[in-house]
Amino acid sequence: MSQAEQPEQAATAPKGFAERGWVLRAGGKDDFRAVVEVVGEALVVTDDRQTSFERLTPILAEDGFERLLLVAETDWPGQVTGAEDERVIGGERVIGSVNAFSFEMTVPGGTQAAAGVTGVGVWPTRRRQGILTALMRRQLSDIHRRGEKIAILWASEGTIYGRYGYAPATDEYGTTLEGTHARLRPDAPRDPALTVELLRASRVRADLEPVFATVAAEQSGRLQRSPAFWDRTLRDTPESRDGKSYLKAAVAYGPDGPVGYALYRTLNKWVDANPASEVHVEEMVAAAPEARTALYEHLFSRDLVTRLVFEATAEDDPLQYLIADPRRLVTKYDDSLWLRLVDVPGALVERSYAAPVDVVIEVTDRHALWNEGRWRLRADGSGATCEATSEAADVSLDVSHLGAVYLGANTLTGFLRNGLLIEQTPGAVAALDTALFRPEAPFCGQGF
Ligand SMILES: CC(=O)SCCNC(=O)CCNC(=O)[C@H](O)C(C)(C)COP(=O)(O)OP(=O)(O)OC[C@H]1O[C@@H](n2cnc3c(N)ncnc32)[C@H](O)[C@@H]1OP(=O)(O)O
Repeated sequence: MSQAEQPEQAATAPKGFAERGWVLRAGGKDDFRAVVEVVGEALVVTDDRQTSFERLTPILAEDGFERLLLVAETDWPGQVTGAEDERVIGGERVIGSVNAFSFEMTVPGGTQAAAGVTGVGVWPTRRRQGILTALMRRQLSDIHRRGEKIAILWASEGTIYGRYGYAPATDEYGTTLEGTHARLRPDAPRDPALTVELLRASRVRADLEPVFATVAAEQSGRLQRSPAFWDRTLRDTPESRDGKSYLKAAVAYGPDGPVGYALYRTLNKWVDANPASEVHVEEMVAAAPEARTALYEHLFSRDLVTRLVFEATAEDDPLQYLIADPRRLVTKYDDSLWLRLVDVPGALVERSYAAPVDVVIEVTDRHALWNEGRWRLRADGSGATCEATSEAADVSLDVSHLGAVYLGANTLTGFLRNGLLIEQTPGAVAALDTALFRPEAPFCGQGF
C-alpha cells in the first residue's frame, strides 16, 4: 500500500488511557470554563479565571468552540466533589486540552487555510503521562480531515513542539530606538499628498481594517484578521494598557483614503528626576513606502519622547533601511511562529516556487503517518505537483524541516550542513533551497 493510500491513525484510546479511566474527546462550549481553569493553571496565569474566560470566549465562539479537544478523567482520588472543583463537568474532570483557530494565512504565492493551535495545557499533577502527545496526534488527524494543510502556533517553550513536527518558521523581533537618534534618511520616500491624523484607535477601526487586509494578503506569514481578533487587537482595558496610555492610531491618509497606520501607546517615566516618555508601537502597517515614512515622521516628531519601542518587527523591517543611522536600532529576538505541514503534498503544491525543481523527498513523520514516504515534487513558474513515488530519494528529512523552510525564512542547507538531514543526490538540497527562496522575510505579528 502506498503512503497516499494509508488510512489515518486509528482513533483508538491512547496507550494507558483506558487503565487510568481517561478519555480523550471533542469538547464544546459547556466544557470551556473547565478548560480555562486547566490551561490557566498550566500556564501559571495570574488573572482570575473569569477575566480569561471573558477575554477568550468571543474569539473561540467564532468557531463555535468546535475545535476544542480535551482529556478528562472519570475517577480521581481525594475528597473534592464536583461542586467544588472548577474542572469537573458532567461527572468528568478535565486534565488537559488543546484548541485551534481557523485562520487564513498568507504563504508564498497565495493564501491557505491554517489551523492556529492554541490553548495547550495539562494539569500540573498529570504532566509527563502522555496527555499532550495524545492530544497532538488526535488534533493533527482532525486538522487533516478538515483539509487544512498547515498548522501554526506560538510556543510557550522552544523544547515542546519539535517532536510533533513543528518548527520555527518566522523570526520576529522587538526594536528599540533612542529618541535622540530618531531621524530618517533624507531620501526616504515622501509623498506630500499624504496627511497623518492621530486618533483613538477604537474610533477609527473602519479605516484600519482595509489597510491591514491589503497588506496581510501580500506578506507571507500574515493572518487575515476576523472581527473578534480585531476586537482583541483594539482592546483597551486597564489589563491591556499595562500602565501605558489608551491605544492611539496614527493613520496616514492619501487622496483615496487610508494607506497606513501605527497603533501605539505612550508611557511616562521618570529617569534621574527628568520626565521620559516612551512610544510603544504595537502594530505598524503601510500599503506603500511613502505611508511608512509619513508614519515614522509622526512618531519621531512627538515632543518629549525619549525612546521608541517597536514591539513586533520582521527580520527585514523597513526601519533598518529608512533610518539615518541604522546602528542606533537595538534589535532583540522576540519569538518565532511555528509551522507544521499537516498534508505534505497538499501544502507543497499550494506554495509557489522561485525556480524550477524536480526532486524526490523522503519524509519521516511519526505523528502524521499519512505524510511518511517518498514524494516527487516538480515545480516551475506555472505551478507544482507532488506525488507519491517509489523512485529513489534525493533528500531524506523530517517533516519539521519542511515546516522550517515553508515560508522562506530558513534553508534546508542549514540543516544539511549541521548533519540533521540526508542528501542522497548531491546538489538536491541546494536546488530545493533555490526553489523555496523568497526575497522578503515572513512575518506574522498576530498573537493567538
Ligand atoms: C500553542 C500553546 O498553547 S503553547 C502553551 C503550552 N502549554 C504550556 O506551556 C503549559 C505548561 N505545560 C504543560 O501544560 C505541559 O507540561 C505540556 C502541555 C507542555 C506537556 O504536557 P504533557 O502531557 O506533560 O506532555 P507529554 O507527557 O505528552 O510529553 C510528551 C513529550 O514531551 C516532553 N515534554 C513535554 N513538555 C515539555 C517541556 N515543557 N519541555 C521539554 N520537554 C517536554 C516530554 O518529556 C515527553 O518527551 P518524550 O516523548 O521524549 O517522552
